[in-house]
Amino acid sequence: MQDEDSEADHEPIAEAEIAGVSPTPGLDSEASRAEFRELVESAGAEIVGEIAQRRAKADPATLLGAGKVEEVAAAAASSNATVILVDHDLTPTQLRNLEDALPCRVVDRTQLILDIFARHARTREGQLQVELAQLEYMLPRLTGKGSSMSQLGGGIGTRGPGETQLETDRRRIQRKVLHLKDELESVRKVRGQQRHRREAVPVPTVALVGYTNAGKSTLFNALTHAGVLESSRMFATLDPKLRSLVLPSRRKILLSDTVGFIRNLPHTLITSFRATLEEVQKAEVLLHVQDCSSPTQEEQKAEVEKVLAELGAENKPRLEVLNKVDLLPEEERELLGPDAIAISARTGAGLDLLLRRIDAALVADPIVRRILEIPQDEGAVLAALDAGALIEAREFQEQRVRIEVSGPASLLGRYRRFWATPSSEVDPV
Ligand SMILES: Nc1nc2c(ncn2[C@@H]2O[C@H](COP(=O)(O)OP(=O)(O)OP(=O)(O)O)[C@@H](O)[C@H]2O)c(=O)[nH]1
Ligand SMILES: [Mg+2]
Repeated sequence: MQDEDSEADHEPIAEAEIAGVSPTPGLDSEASRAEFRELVESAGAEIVGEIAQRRAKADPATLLGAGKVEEVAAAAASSNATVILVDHDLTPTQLRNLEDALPCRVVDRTQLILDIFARHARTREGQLQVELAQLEYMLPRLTGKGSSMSQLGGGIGTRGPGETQLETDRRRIQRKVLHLKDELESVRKVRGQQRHRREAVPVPTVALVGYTNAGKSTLFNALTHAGVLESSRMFATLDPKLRSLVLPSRRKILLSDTVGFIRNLPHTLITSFRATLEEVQKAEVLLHVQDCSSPTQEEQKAEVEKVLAELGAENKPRLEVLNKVDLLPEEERELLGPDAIAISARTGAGLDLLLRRIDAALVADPIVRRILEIPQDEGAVLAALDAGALIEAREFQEQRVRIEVSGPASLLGRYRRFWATPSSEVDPV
């Protein structure tokens, strides 16, 4: 476990109010509200009250019904709430109308998620992406009240600028958007070059995907000893992390830890998290990490599958990894069946099986062992083999290095010209 308070540099929001509306179909309202509470807490807010509404149809002007808006206004006033969080997306008009009718700032689901993302982005690219998504989200929603781009807690209750000021703001933001896009482009160019260098050495990548909080980072750390942030807060991970890892067959792979998914993930964010998506799209195998102790495991699974389909990654080889089995009672654990990859990233249970299953999922490129004789001046070849295979013995001769290597057939095949043994003697591992 990592330090959960490492975000302490951000001001917590003193008081907040939730107005929940009709639950997502397929998810019961209690589960849906529990998840929203987690999101709110992940944003650092304290909940002082909750109001739910079930309506056949959303009011186009205010989302909530008129009576409900009054009820929220009264509750917010009596509890001194500083912000009202709505578990739904609001159109620009709805946001404006609600802010007019309510005594404090109103924040919808997308904006809340954007705020959490803003707190957690660590790389330059991640920060630029979130800022861009925030500005683009905000632009059509600029109103007088507290619509600063600052954090959730900023500008609360402050009366905003007048119309002229708004126009100036709008233009300023548009310029900023262009500027951010430029900057992102150059950051991405650098990352593209890095990726290119990485791809010159064919090490297969395996990407962790899954719902937020499923335990991807905990598993990543357990497998690679990387020490990335694990946290009970949602969306603790935003920027993709890559680490190499050696499987039981001695094949080296790169494991990537990425952003978690959530139902109704704002679309602006799906497209803006390009670095993450690229990891998923380029991966050879996906590990779908699921929290099997969660009462909403099935819904979460369906949501992840939906996002994978949107990324065009639904047909990639995928291992279903059932995490947090330590939280399941024995009899439920048995129900998972003998073929399930049931693990606990926390206790380490099942990780050996998982590694073997990853190995087996990479059959397209089996591991073989060979002897190669490489001229000493072919440093690049030696480096490529060192990075992508295991050099088990190394013997320096006059002008050459004689090495015994076990590695993916594709990699060794590229250096056929240095093979010291005829191919019929290939010794599969
Ligand atoms: N009991 C138990 N808890 C776990 C296990 N794996 C992860 N957790 C806990 O679940 C919470 C979320 O873990 P993370 O690894 O940060 O989850 P994540 O999937 O990376 O989440 P995001 O980065 O937010 O998408 C943390 O509090 C972990 O300690 C497990 O096997 N058993
Ligand atoms: Mg994580």
